[in-house]
Amino acid sequence: MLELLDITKVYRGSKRAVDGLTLRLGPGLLGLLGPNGAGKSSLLRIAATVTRPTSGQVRFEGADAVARPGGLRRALGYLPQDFGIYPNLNAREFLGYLAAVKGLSARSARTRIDELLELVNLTHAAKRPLGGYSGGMLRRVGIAQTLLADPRVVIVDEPTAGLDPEERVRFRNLLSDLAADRVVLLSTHIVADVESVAGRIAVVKDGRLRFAGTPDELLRTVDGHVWEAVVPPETEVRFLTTRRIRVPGGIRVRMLATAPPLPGAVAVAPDLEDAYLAAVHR
Ligand SMILES: Nc1ncnc2c1ncn2[C@@H]1O[C@H](COP(=O)(O)OP(=O)(O)OP(=O)(O)O)[C@@H](O)[C@H]1O
Repeated sequence: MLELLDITKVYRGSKRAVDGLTLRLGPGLLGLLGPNGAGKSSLLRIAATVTRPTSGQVRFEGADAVARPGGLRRALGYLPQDFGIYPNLNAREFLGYLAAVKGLSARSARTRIDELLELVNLTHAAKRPLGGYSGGMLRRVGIAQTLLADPRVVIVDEPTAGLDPEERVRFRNLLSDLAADRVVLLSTHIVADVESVAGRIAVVKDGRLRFAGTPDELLRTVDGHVWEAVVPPETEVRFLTTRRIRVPGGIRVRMLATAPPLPGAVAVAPDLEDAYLAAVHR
């Protein structure tokens, strides 16, 4: 439905932010995971038709969305990382303004805005100016605006930044519901954000795709390669360490290695964090 084909983005005077990346998205949630600077935001801006790729194609329902972005834009709800607001407007006014820009009639906008404020748990604060909102509340306004026109494609860039743990869970559930019959593309550097909700995961680093597949397939890439051992605190571990926990008698380190990395190391079941770190550092 939405295809990103061999996308490259080179900013003026800089390296390749995105380097020959291909992703095909159908209904469901694709979690785009990568460290800071991996090129996630650049790719999402291209998918949202805000930036043109240096080369490569964006196709939506078979049509060229770089040359003719209208079809994709009408179907799209996009939450950029640097989502801006008008501090003097309250949530209802702000969403009303955006709904008018999107061409919604005043009456359907009113109903939709009520539903969305409820959905993102802001009904109680709807009449307060946005300038007085917390970061998490603003994020929720951002999420509400992506859903104004009932989009078929939802693209959200690090949407859980600034949300507290309860809001994160709520938001994960919301996206998971939306993904039942929509294309949802979510970028994050937090594995837990996509762990239970993504049908597919793509890992990017230095603008390149390191992995694409289901969470189970990602897990299987490190099957039998995760080890734990308790070592004295000053021990230098030369293997990729995915966790260090202080325990009585030293530090329990969790390591990635194809064979037992230290005497006494025991093989443990991998989790998605191990598999993600392996994909990034491979
Ligand atoms: N407008 C721009 N002009 C020049 N370089 C840019 C621009 N936007 C991004 N970059 C560079 O491109 C690379 C990828 O950045 P991008 O923001 O796409 O990564 P990211 O994975 O979203 O990282 P983060 O999570 O930190 O936002 C970085 O080296 C960044 O400095």
